[in-house]
Amino acid sequence: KRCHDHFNFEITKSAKTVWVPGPVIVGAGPSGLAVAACLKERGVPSLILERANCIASLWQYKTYDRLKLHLPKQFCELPFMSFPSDFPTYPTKEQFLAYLEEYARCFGLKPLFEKTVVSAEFDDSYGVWRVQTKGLKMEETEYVCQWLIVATGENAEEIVPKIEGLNEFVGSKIHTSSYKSGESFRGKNVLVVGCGNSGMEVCLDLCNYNARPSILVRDSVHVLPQEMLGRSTFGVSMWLLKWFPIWLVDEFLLLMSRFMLGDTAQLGFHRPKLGPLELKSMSGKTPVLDVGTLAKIRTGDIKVRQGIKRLSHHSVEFVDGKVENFDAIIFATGYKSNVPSWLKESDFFSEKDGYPRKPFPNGWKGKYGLYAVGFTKRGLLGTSMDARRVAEDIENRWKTEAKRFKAFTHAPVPQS
Ligand SMILES: Cc1cc2nc3c(=O)[nH]c(=O)nc-3n(C[C@H](O)[C@H](O)[C@H](O)COP(=O)(O)OP(=O)(O)OC[C@H]3O[C@@H](n4cnc5c(N)ncnc54)[C@H](O)[C@@H]3O)c2cc1C
Ligand SMILES: NC(=O)C1=CN([C@@H]2O[C@H](COP(=O)(O)OP(=O)(O)OC[C@H]3O[C@@H](n4cnc5c(N)ncnc54)[C@H](OP(=O)(O)O)[C@@H]3O)[C@@H](O)[C@H]2O)C=CC1
Ligand SMILES: O=C(O)C(=O)Cc1c[nH]c2ccccc12
Repeated sequence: KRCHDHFNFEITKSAKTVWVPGPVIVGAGPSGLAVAACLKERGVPSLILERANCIASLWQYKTYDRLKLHLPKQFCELPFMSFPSDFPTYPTKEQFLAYLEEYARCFGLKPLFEKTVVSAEFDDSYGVWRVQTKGLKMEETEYVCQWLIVATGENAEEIVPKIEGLNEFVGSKIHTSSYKSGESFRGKNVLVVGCGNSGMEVCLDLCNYNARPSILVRDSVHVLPQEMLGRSTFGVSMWLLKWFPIWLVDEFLLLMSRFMLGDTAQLGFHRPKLGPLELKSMSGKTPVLDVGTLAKIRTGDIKVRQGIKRLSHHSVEFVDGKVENFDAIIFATGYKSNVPSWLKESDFFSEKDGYPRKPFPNGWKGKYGLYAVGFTKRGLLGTSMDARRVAEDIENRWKTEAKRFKAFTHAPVPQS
């Protein structure tokens, strides 16, 4: 019960160094919370370090108002706690946050907030990880531990592409992580760059506030209906995968999508050669689950554009030579991991993209007590799988260590 009582951690505390008996977890998003809860269930105390001032900062601060889970709630729950039965199939962002708050409360998880991990390195000579943090007033602390769990997520930093003339464009430029609603875009011409789930949904939201959005599609993309046959497309896919090979399930999804959405290529969304599930599994590229955007494209409320050549003062020149005026550009160009910026290790984590090098389902365990949770490109379902595996693995080592410690402390003191 007192696993998260901070006094317990500070066994030896010099001015700036804190010895942590259990694992240190970096990040208090769903992944950090899930692994801390799994560890706690196994009697292993842990310490969560979080750069923001709250849990699940991605969901609290970097998501738009109308956001709901895209997958049904049973595919998004964390270990040991279901969503309340009175929550809808697709909980709202507020409901998801309430669930996470309750999760943290129930397992007594008390992360240390406003602690940005700026460096973590394995110290060979002592066999420990040295984790350096900076606080709000740049105060530095070093946490020393045997196990380091990286849970900083796939969405740690925004990606904004370098486009010729970007600095010349005088209209507002934001990333979807700062977009809340279409309220401030009423009556404006807005270019949304990127057609993942964020870009597609932001366009729909802009329409609902009487803005005039155009969406930029630079490549191929799979758009699927959110539901088919009265069930979620994701649920149907998971069920079919129990019996059929992935290519056959993909064929079924494409057939159903064609029937329900028509030929998306005619609207400007050409489909990739690989099927939606095979592509997701091989590259991590998530299919767009349509929540009404295609209908607005069909009516002409949302325009589709193909590639930007350059930006200037008020306008955008597209690759086909056309020039249009825009009041604002919203970058729906996704996110990246920030692990290479602070973790001094490149065996397990790739320096190139900040993901574990080993593909799913083996990317959760590195060497010397290093672990990863939430880098599976499989959303919250992947998070839960990682969290359970990591906790099981650490419990075994924790018990062995505890026995050694007990034997050591109970050994008779040699008499001289
Ligand atoms: C708009 C949006 C909607 C989504 N919807 C779904 C969905 O419906 N279903 C689904 O399964 N997935 C969804 N996802 C995927 C998303 O990745 C997961 O929902 C979930 O947030 C992942 O949790 P996480 O803890 O791994 O990462 P995050 O939620 O990003 O949490 C990581 C935490 O680490 C902290 N952190 C980062 N760097 C440091 C550092 N150096 N030091 C200290 N702390 C640090 C961050 O502040 C953050 O709080 C969505 C993603 C987005 C962007
Ligand atoms: N309700 C929900 O559940 C929601 C879930 N999400 C999830 O959040 C995560 C992040 O989604 P999202 O923010 O959409 O990011 P994504 O990474 O999924 O999509 C980014 C998009 O931007 C495009 N892009 C990137 N760079 C450029 C460029 N220079 N020019 C033009 N286009 C570019 C990409 O195209 P390309 O493919 O060619 O690289 C892609 O279409 C995903 O996992 C998504 O599923 C997001 C919103 C809602
Ligand atoms: O939102 C994400 O990125 C996810 O990984 C969850 C998800 C949304 N749609 C999907 C389709 C196939 C596999 C996972 C997802």
